[in-house]
Amino acid sequence: MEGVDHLADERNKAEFNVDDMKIIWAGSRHAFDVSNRISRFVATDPVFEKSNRALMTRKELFKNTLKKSVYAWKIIKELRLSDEEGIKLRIFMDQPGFLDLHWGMFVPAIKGQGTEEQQQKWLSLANKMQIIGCYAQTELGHGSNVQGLETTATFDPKTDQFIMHSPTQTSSKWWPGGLGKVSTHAVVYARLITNGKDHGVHGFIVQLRSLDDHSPLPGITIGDIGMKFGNGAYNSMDNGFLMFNQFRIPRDQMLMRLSKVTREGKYIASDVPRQLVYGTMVSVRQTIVSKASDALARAVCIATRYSAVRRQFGSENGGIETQVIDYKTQQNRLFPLLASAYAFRFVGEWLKWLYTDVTQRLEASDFVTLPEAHACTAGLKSMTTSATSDGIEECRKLCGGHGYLWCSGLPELFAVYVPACTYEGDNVVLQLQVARFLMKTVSQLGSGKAPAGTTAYMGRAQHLLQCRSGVQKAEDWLNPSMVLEAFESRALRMAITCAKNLSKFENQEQGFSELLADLVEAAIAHCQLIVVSKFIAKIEGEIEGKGVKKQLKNLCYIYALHLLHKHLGDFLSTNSVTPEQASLASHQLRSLYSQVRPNAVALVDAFDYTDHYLGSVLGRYDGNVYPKLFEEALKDPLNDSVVPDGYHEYIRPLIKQNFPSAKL
Ligand SMILES: CCCCCCCC/C=C\CCCCCCCCCCCC(=O)SCCNC(=O)CCNC(=O)[C@H](O)C(C)(C)COP(=O)(O)OP(=O)(O)OC[C@H]1O[C@@H](n2cnc3c(N)ncnc32)[C@H](O)[C@@H]1OP(=O)(O)O
Ligand SMILES: Cc1cc2nc3c(=O)[nH]c(=O)nc-3n(C[C@H](O)[C@H](O)[C@H](O)COP(=O)(O)OP(=O)(O)OC[C@H]3O[C@@H](n4cnc5c(N)ncnc54)[C@H](O)[C@@H]3O)c2cc1C
Repeated sequence: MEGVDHLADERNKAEFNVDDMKIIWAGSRHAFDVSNRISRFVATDPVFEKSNRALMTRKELFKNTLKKSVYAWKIIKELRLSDEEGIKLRIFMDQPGFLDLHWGMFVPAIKGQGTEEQQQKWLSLANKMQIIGCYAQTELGHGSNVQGLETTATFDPKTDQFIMHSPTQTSSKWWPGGLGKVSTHAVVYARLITNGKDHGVHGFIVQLRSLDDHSPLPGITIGDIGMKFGNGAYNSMDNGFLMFNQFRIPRDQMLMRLSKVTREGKYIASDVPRQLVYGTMVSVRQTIVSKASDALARAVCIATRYSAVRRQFGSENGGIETQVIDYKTQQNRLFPLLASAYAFRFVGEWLKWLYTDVTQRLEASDFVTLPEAHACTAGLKSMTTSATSDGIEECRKLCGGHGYLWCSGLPELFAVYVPACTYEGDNVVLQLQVARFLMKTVSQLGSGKAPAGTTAYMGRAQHLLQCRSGVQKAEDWLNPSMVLEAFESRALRMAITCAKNLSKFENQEQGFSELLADLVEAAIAHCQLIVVSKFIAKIEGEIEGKGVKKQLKNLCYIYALHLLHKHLGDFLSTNSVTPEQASLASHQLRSLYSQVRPNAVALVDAFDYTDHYLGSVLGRYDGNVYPKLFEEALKDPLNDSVVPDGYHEYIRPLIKQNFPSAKL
C-alpha cells in the first residue's frame, strides 16, 4: 500500500530518540544538517537518477558519469557549496568517477609534495578544474611494491628537462582512475635518474592530453583498461593505462618539496623521511576507514528493514508468520554487522583526529608519530574494508533470494565496494606493515623507550602476559576493563609469540617470510583492539539524547563479544580467556541481541539514508517491498514484449523439432 509505513510498529518499539542518534552518527549537529540537506537535494534532482544504470552500455554509463560529475561541479560553483558540502554531494551522487581521483589524490599529492611555487601554479588550475588530474602510480607489473616501479624520469641537463619513459611493457601505468579517458594531467610516480644514478621513486606532474582537443600529447599512449567486476558498478570509472616514449617535461614539474634536482642535475635529498612520498596514500587510507562505515551501514540498513518485513514459518492456525529478524540465527549474523557499522564510524572519527595531529606535527618537522600513523591508517583500512566487503555479502544472504536481485541494491554495492580491499594497498600487504611496526615495538620493550599511543598497552607487558581474565559471570562481559584486558592480552601475546618465533631465525627477513600468516593474524588482533578500545572510549564519554548511550553500549559489547566468539581460537590458545568464560560471552551476546531487537529498525533509521541513496527495493523506508518488487520486474526490458525476441528463431523450432539437420 502506497503511503503506509509498513515498519511503523517497529519504529514505535524503539527505546531511544532516533533524532538524537542521528546526530551521534553524523558526528555533530552541523554535520547532520549538511548531510541531511545535500542527500535530499540529490534525491530529488532528476540528473542524479541512478536506477537505470545497470542496463546502460559501458559507453552510456561513462557519458552519464561525465554528465553527473560536471553537473555536480556546476552546482558546487553556482550554489557556492563548501568543501564539506561538495564532498557530501559526491557521496550521495553515488557514482565513482574522475572527480574522486582529481580531488581525492591529484590535488592532495600536489599539496603534500609540491613546493609553494608549484602549489600556486598547479592548484590554481586544479581548484578551478581547468585541468583534470589523476594519480598514476601503479604499473602493469607492480602495484604493492612501490619501490619496484619501472617508469623512469631521467634528467637531461642539456635541456633542463626530465625524460619520462616506459622501458618495458610491465612498466606501463595500469589502473589509475580517471586516466583512461578524462584526465588532462597526472601525478606520475617514476624512478628519478640523474647523472646515471637511480634515486628511487618520486612524483612528477605530467600533462597527458591537449587542452584544446583532448588528444594524447606526442610520446604518450593512453587508454582504458577495460570492463571490471559487475554491471554498472565501478565501470563508471575510466581506469587507464599509460606508456611514455621519451616524453619530455620541464624540470620544475618534479614535485620538489621533499627532495630537489638543481639546474646542474644535482640531487638534493632533504632530511625528512623518504616515506613522505607515500603521504597521499596515507591520507586516502584514513578517508577509506570512514567510508567503510557508510558502505556497511547501507547494507545493514537494507538487511535490517527487509528482515523486519520478511516473514517465514511459525504460523499457528493460519495466523501471522514469524518476522525473520526474530530468528536468533538472523540476529547472530545481522546485529554484529550493525554494531560494526557503528564501531567503524567511531574509529574513523578517531583516525581523522590522529591524521590531523600527525599532519600538524609534520608541518613542524616532528616525525615521531609518523610510524604509528602509517600503521594505524594501513591496518584500519585493511581491517575495516575486509569486514565491510564480507559484511555486504552477508547482508545479501540475509535477504535470501531477493538479495540477489539487482534492485535489492546489494549486488552493485558489493561490486563497487569490494575493490577497496585492493586499492590504496592490498589488505594483506598493509597488515604486514602493521606487523613490522609491532615487531619493532616488541623489540624495543625493556629498552627504556615506553610504547605510546595505540601500543601503550605493550608497556604493561609484564601484567598482560601473566594476568588471567577475572570474568566469572555473563554480566562481567559488560565491564569495559575486563573486555579491554582480554583483547589486550590476546594482541600482546600473539605479537610476542611472533617475535619469539622470529628470533629463532638467523636471518630476520627470512624469518618474517616464513611467519607471514601468523604476523597478519597478530596485526589483525592489534587492529581489532584499537577498534574495540575506541568504541569503549566513545561510550565512556559524554553522550546526549534519550536512551542513546544505552543503545551504543549494547552495540559496543556486541561488537567486542562477537569478535571474541569469531576469533575464539586466538583467545583460547593465548589463554586470554578460558572455555567457560567464552561460553559466558556467548550467553551475554544472546542477551544483548534481545535488547537490540526492538531497536534494530530505529538504529538503522539513524543513518538517515534516503531511498535514493540506498537504491534498494528491500531497504525502502516504508517497507512496502512486494508491490515494488513487481514494479521493478515489469520495468525489465525482457518484459517489453510478451513473446521474446528469438522466439521464432530458436524456441519455436525447438518445440516443433523442425530445425535444419546438423552436419558433423
Ligand atoms: C569540492 C569537492 C567536489 C567533489 C569532491 C569529490 C571528493 C572525493 C573525495 C574524497 C574521495 C577519497 C576516497 C577516494 C576513493 C578511492 C578511490 C580509489 C583510489 C585508489 C587509488 C590507489 O590505489 S593509488 C595506489 C595505491 N598503492 C598502494 O597503496 C601501494 C601499497 N604499497 C605501499 O604503500 C608500499 O610499497 C609499502 C608500504 C607496502 C612498502 O613500502 P617500502 O618498500 O618503501 O617500505 P618498506 O616495507 O621497506 O618499509 C620501510 C619503512 O617505511 C615505513 N613506511 C612504509 N610506508 C610508509 C608510509 N606510508 N608512511 C610512513 N612510513 C612508511 C615502513 O613502516 C618501514 O618502517 P621501518 O621503521 O623502517 O620498519
Ligand atoms: C578499482 C581500482 C582502482 C585503482 N585505482 C588506482 C589509482 O587511481 N592509481 C593507482 O596508482 N593505482 C590504482 N589501483 C591499483 C591498486 O593500488 C593496486 O592494485 C594495489 O595497490 C594492489 O597492488 P597489485 O595489484 O600489484 O597487487 P599484488 O601485489 O600483485 O597482489 C597480488 C597478491 O599477492 C599478495 N602479495 C603481494 N605482495 C605480498 C607480500 N609482500 N607478502 C605477501 N603477499 C603479498 C597480495 O596479498 C595479493 O593476494 C587501483 C586498483 C583497483 C582495483
